[in-house]
Amino acid sequence: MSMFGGGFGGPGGGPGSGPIGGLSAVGAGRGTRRTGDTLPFAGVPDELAAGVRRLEESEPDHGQPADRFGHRPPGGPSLTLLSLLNRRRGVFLAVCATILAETLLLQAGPLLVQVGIDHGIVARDLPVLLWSAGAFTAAVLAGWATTTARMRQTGALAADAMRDLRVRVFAHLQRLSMDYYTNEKAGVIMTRMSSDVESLQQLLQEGLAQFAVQGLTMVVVTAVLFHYDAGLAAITLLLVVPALFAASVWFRRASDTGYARQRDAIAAMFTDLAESLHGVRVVTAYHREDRNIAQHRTVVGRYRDANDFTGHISAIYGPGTSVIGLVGMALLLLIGGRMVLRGELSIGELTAFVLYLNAFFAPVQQLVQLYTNYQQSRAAVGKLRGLLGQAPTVPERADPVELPPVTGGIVFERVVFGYDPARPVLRGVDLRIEAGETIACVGPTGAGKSTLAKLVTRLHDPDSGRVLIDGHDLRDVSLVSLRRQIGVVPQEPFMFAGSIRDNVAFARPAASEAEIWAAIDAVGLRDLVERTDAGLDAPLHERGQSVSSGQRQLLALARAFLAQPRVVVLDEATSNLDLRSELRVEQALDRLLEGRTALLIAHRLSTAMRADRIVVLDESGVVEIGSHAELLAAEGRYADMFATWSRQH
Ligand SMILES: Nc1ncnc2c1ncn2[C@@H]1O[C@H](COP(=O)(O)OP(=O)(O)OP(=O)(O)O)[C@@H](O)[C@H]1O
Repeated sequence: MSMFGGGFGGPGGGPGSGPIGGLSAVGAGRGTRRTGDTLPFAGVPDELAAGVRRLEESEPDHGQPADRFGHRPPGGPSLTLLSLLNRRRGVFLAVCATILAETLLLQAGPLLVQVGIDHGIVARDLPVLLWSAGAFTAAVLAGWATTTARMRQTGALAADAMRDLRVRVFAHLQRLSMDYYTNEKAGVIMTRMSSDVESLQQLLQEGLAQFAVQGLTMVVVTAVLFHYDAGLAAITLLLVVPALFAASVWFRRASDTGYARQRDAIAAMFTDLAESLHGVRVVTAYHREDRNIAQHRTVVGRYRDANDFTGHISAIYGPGTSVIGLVGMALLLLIGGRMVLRGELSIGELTAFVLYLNAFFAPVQQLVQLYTNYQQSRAAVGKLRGLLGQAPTVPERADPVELPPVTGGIVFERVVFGYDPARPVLRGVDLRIEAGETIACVGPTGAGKSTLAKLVTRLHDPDSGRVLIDGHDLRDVSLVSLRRQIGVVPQEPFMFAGSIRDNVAFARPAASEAEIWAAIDAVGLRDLVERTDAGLDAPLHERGQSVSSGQRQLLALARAFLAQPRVVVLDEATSNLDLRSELRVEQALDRLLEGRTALLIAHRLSTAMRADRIVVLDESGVVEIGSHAELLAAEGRYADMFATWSRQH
């Protein structure tokens, strides 16, 4: 329970900025810029301690993060409904006991009515009547108290289980490799985390407990009916149970179909929504609004049809079972009434029979509805289990080598790779990048340049051949020790909703104020940061939309600069920058690459020219390699590209 630890994206201090960092960041937000020379934290003064304690106590308890994130999926039982409950066995057993008490208390009513009528009213015994009325009231109140206690227990149980499940799924999503995200739609993943998890939450919170209460009620009611009069009980059950059973079987089948349709429709709706949100700029630019709305109307229409269908079958089933129950009650009145007239049954017992019959029906209706929830949850658990069971395609070895600080020599050894192994993009690439060397990779679009960069950070593994860093096969080293030493500037830099500080210090949250400013200065963005009152705490909106694409590139460079990596992999943006920004990026690059090994995927030959060596890649692999001067002298592919480029500039 930490009250100050401002997480990423928060309005105040950066991640890990600690107590005072968080507090002074709030101050900075009001205009008092931080200097980096803050006083050492001397603890909370005594006179403020009580207030701090009170504040901390009022913080919601979200549990401690279980353990550190690991790239290897943790072992343990696979996800089942039972495994979700089993982790809190104590609470689970307490809930079971409460459910038993709740059911007995709820079903005490008709029994007490019978006692009141037969032994109080008919026998004209006022104390018994008062006693049974009092006991009825006490049973109702006690029933209310146990139901409240049980609901609180199951609520907390479900909330805890769902929090753990959500975190577990989220951690696994972070563990999965890039191909998962290429193949799976974001909308479908959202559905897993929203409606699938919610149906489970519903089941754990109320569903299972209701299932138990209703099931138990049916058992108790049947036992009491047989206790009163076995013959009448048998007739009553024979009259209503077969009809009820047939109706329930029909409803179950129909609702299985209905809810499967509903689930698919929800996933389709999320997928369409996510795509439209991500592509909102393109949609607006190409006037696709009308067609998009039409498409969304179709998708939402399917969801509506599915809802309509489930509503329709519920409308038949719900009132239908009530009719069966009420007809059963009328028959019971007739048969039981005749028994009363013949003196075989007391009037109180007949009343209890009628009341219990009612109590028998409500559970059946509930159980069928709950069965639907149970089916949904089982499907959700199956899907979530499938997701959690997906192994990363770029796995970490069981005993990975901790990569020591590298000098940065990178070797591609007969590397073959294709996103679809049947259609290789890289067909036997051999390349040696010396430590401290800057290599630029140029070639036609789609040749596999970015793919080469992705292999260095081990976003994918080669289908055959090896990628080595300082002689270590990337497959042997721990992913953390590898990625910590590689700075990546992707083609389309991603900024998170949060402050400039958070975004620049992304790879090194503990970086000091002075270090962040040094990185900002290295890319020449001081004027951008100083333009706002909030300084480093100025917000960048989602995906960095509030800054220009050139500024995003510079911020991404600052982020890499601050990470102080040994190796830099830079996938140059294809978008054209204005001359001033281009110059800034080039100057920033010079500083970033100083003394580091670098692989530049160059889209501008002006960038390529600055490299120590240039690699020309095409569909057949590496076709030329050498310095700018050497390749010009060779008069090959690079010389042709350069001649074309020079004519345009
Ligand atoms: N995630 C992916 N799944 C499937 N195929 C992909 C994926 N990413 C890239 N490709 C394909 O692999 C090939 C190489 O892509 P890559 O991005 O490496 O090209 P590039 O040389 O960097 O191109 P550009 O200069 O346009 O950036 C292309 O044909 C592309 O269609």
